[in-house]
Parts: sequence; C-alpha cells; structure tokens
Amino acid sequence: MTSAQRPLGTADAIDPTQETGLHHVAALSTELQDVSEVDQRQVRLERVVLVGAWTSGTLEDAESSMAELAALAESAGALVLDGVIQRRDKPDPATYIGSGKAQELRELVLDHAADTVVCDGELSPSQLVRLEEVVKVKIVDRTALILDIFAQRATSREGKAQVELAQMQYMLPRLRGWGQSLSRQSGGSGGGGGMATRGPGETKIETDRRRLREKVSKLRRELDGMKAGRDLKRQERKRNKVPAVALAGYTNAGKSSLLNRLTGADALVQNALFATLDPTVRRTQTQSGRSYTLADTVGFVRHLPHQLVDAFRSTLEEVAEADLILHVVDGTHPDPEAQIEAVRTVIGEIGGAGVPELLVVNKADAAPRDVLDRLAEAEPSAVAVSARTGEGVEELLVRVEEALPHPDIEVEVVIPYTHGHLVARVHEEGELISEAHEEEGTRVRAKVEEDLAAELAPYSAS
Ligand SMILES: Nc1nc2c(ncn2[C@@H]2O[C@H](COP(=O)(O)OP(=O)(O)OP(=O)(O)O)[C@@H](O)[C@H]2O)c(=O)[nH]1
Ligand SMILES: [Mg+2]
Repeated sequence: MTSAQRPLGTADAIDPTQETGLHHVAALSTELQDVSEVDQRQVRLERVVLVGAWTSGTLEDAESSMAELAALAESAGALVLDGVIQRRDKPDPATYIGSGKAQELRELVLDHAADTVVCDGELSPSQLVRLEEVVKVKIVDRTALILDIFAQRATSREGKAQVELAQMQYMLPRLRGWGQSLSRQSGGSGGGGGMATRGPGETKIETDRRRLREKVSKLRRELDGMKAGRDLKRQERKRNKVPAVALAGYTNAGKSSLLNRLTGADALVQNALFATLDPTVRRTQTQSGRSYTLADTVGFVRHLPHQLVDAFRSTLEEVAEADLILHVVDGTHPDPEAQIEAVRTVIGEIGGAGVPELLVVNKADAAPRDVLDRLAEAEPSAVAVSARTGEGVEELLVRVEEALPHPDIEVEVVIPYTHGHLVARVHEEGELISEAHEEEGTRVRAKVEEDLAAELAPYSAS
C-alpha cells in the first residue's frame, strides 16, 4: 500500500491478511544500551491502530488529520488496520485519551492483533508510558513517526546527521521510562552499556543522557561544518546577484515534479510523504535569459516536529533566504487551504515570512474544477499548473520572471567587441531593453544591478 492519500475511511475496510509491502524495521529498544544505537533506532511499525484526541475544529478536520496520520504510517511502512478518534476538550494528561477509551483501544488492538498504536499528537514521556501500560503494545506518537520516515529516507551525509540530531533530541527527555513495561517484558534492563562506563554515582539513565548530550554536541559541530560549505555557495550566488527561488510546500504537493518540469532536472518524484530530504538546487533561466536558481526542499506537514525544524534549519534556510518562494499546493488534496496555512506557519517559523510568495496550485490536471475556482478566488494571485501535463507552466514562468527582484539602474553603453563577456553578463544578470550592433561595439540599453553598472560605466554612451 503506497498510496499516500488514501482516506482513513477505507482503513477500517482493510483486509488484515493483506500484508503486502510490509516493511519491518528494528524494534525500538527503549533503554539505551549504547548511544551509537541511536543511529539505527527506528520505530517498529507493522500492524498499527491509529488514535486521535479531537480537541478542536470540526469532525472533518479531525478525520483529515487522521487520514494524514494513516498516510504517514503507511509511508513508514506500516499496515493501518483501524483508527479511532476521541472527542475531548484536551488530551488526558495521564493517558492522552481517557482511561475508558484506553481500555477500548486495548480491545481493538487485540481484535486486530495489532502490535503498535500510533497517536496523532506529541505525547509527553509519562503519557507514553501510562498508555503503553494500559494498551500493552508499543505506543508511537506523530513526532516519532515522522522522525522514523525521515530516518528511512535520508541519504546524504548531512540529511542523515540532521535526522539523527532530531531523533536524539526527541529521545533525550524520554530516556527514562519510555516503554519500561515493554523492555521488562523482553527481559531488557539495559545490560550492554555496562557499569564500567558510568561515572561515579551515575545511574544508567544519567550515563545514557550524558552520552546522548555529548553526541548531540558532536553532531551539531559536524552539521555546522557541512552548513559552512552550503553557506559559501549561497554567498557566492548572492554576490553574483543570481536571484534564488525556492520551492516550498506540503509534502507530496509536487515540488520535485515542478523542479523537473521547470529545469529538466531529475529530482526524485514519489507518491510518498517526504520523498525529498536533500535539497537540490538547479540553475535555470527566465524566458528573457535571466539566470536564477531554483531549489527543491523538504516537504512540510502539519505539526512538523520542532526537533526536525531545528535540525533541518540549515536546509530550510534555502527557503528563508530566497528572493521568491514558490509555494506549491496540491489541488487534489481534500483540504488544500489547511495545507497552505500549515506551510505558511512553518515558513514563518524559519524566518521566511518576509520573502515574497507566489502560490502555485499544482495537479490542475486532476484537481476538481470547484476547488481550483475556490482557490483562485481566495488567492487571486495564485497560478494553477500541472507539473505532469505542463499546463499553466508558461504562465508560471512569466509570473516568476515578474516576481524576481528587478535591477533598477538603467544604463546605455557601447561595449567593445573585445568585451563580449560584459554583454553576456547584461543578458544573465540584467534586463535588456534594447541591443544593437554598431561599428565600435554592441550598444546596449538595460537595467542592471549596482556592481555591473559600475563595471559598465567606462563604456557609457550618454
Ligand atoms: N496528477 C498529477 N500528479 C502530480 C503532479 N505533480 C506531481 N504529481 C504526483 O504527486 C506525487 C508527489 O510528487 P513529488 O514531486 O514527489 O512531490 P514533492 O512535493 O516533491 O513531495 P515530497 O518531496 O515528498 O515532499 C507523485 O506521485 C507525482 O507523480 C501533477 O501535476 N498532476
Ligand atoms: Mg520532493
């Protein structure tokens, strides 16, 4: 089951014997035996039941959040067997859902022979433990689930380090107790780490915590080093006045598809959540020949774990520091407005609120007419496109060109034929108004940035 958009309603109807595509990952041993284990730490998700505490919004909102949780669980390789929502003013401080409901959940888990419950929220360490005691299978929250998907997807050195950092930060406050009951069941009360590694008077938990913290600092240093390289490249692009455009949007909206369509790149496209973790940056040109860079980025999701936002900050800077954000939204999603809002929230969190945004409604080939109309009315400046068929892409290119920062110094120069590179730079960096070949050289009228204007000054024709 790879469809990322299957509505939850059909989850109930899944045949539990249909276990194709099941992805087994290592069990989450709860007591840390060795800090290096964190590298391999993945949440075991096999046969899962979903549970949500519906605290605000309409039933529809609650159901769509659960449908997304189902898609996330499937993206992590799980088989979703059932889902339940409890209406509450706020999550139960002890067990997330109420104690009666927790008992029902236990029954449901037994009925389905499920081995994991996934909660639609971030649970406190003690909620995880208490609920686990009642339900007697592993409890995983939305944050851990998303972290697990990221862990499965990360390929680059930087991506892996970023995910690892986020996982460790998630683990740190949860070292004590998470899944104690289960680790006791499996006979594991630690062992491996060994007494010898403990400082004087340190408990096992304290040792684990200390080593995790050390590893966190080390990872941060490594990541800082990797970030330096990228910063340098970005600085260089800035110095060269190449405008930067960043694709941002909800996961699975079609950002990578659009990058491919606009630049002929071959970024990974998948009907899966968080297919892209490593940003691809491509240099491309507007129709009038002005260069700009287009960066693909990691997708956003509602309640993107703050540990991830933090760990991926350097990647997300690609968005925050862009000259223009192409905010891609999936027109076929049941609630694109909620996605738009979630994406804008994350953009704000990473400091990108001031960056001009061009909303791109993607998958216009498959989106219902009324949704497209509704979005066009709510967001009059939006462009509807299809990365698949190419419809609307011409208009998008025009709109991108308009939205790029415009150089504002008008020059009229005659550039000697021996200085062709300057003519080329005017084409790449500036906006050409007219060009004519004369005896002494190329007569160019154009709008350019300050640096280039200074270099062109000796050839001024006026
Ligand atoms: N019908 C239709 N499907 C599309 C279009 N663009 C993308 N898709 C599909 O949507 C899915 C996600 O596309 P991606 O380009 O991987 O999306 P993304 O935004 O990069 O996703 P993440 O990297 O996972 O955040 C794929 O199955 C694409 O084939 C489109 O214009 N029309
Ligand atoms: Mg992608």
